[in-house]
Amino acid sequence: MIEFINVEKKYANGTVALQNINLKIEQGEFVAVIGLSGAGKSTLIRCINRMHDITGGQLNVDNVDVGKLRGKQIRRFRRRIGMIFQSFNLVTRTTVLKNVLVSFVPDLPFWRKLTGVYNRDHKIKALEALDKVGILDKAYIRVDQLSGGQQQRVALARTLAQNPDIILADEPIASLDPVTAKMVMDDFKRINQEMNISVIMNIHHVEVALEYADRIIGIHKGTVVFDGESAKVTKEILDTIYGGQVEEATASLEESPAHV
Ligand SMILES: Nc1ncnc2c1ncn2[C@@H]1O[C@H](COP(=O)(O)OP(=O)(O)OP(=O)(O)O)[C@@H](O)[C@H]1O
Repeated sequence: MIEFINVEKKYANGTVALQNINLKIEQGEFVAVIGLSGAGKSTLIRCINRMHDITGGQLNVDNVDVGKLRGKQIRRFRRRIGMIFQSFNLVTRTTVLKNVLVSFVPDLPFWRKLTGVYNRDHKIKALEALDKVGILDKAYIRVDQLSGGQQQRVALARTLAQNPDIILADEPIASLDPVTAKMVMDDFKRINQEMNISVIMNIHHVEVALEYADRIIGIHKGTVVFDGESAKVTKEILDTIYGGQVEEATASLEESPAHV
């Protein structure tokens, strides 16, 4: 379980990005975090794996006080939390399989890291992860020959190979066209349901969030203004989350750039 207790995040320049955040997210939930640009969505997600340090309150993940972790403990803790970015973060000039194998690097002895020699077990696990997101046939193809949607699936496979309990996704479909975005969202949903991996996703596409997530957390100016089932989100609630600019938020659905 992820638990925010009165969490505050103030950046070094004085910006208070989050305040009075109190949330409990159970294992296996699919949560979408929505809100205007600058509301604090990325900050909220990135505090969970300590990409950002909180400046007040307490954040627990499975009863571990994340703020108290140091050095090696942080690295070990992060192994359980996958992270997916809008920009895929892949090494594009090498194969899909090698990109997934990278997820095993922290487990390898030093000489193996240097030589990049992975054992049979690692390869099987990597291929299984590619199979789970439907791109096993692309294993030996260079990443720069894949479409945006396929690249995001490679990123997802790399995260899965890490065997995470939680996947944090920061705008994972922002650079994909609507059809490809749907395929990637279907992957997230399947992974969430079949593997009971918690998914916490920061997303600009309101309708996609409502369709796929079980729970919506609405952030406005650094505070939670809605937290509840997707099915209970009304136009009035969206108005509160988006400060009356909900049409602009939903209009962005039609504006997704074609990428594939
Ligand atoms: N490294 C930083 N230093 C200072 N201020 C920051 C930093 N990162 C974010 N902020 C500020 O914190 C607030 C929340 O930013 P955040 O990126 O979490 O919002 P967001 O809801 O994810 O926005 P977007 O949808 O545009 O990505 C904003 O006012 C932003 O300018």
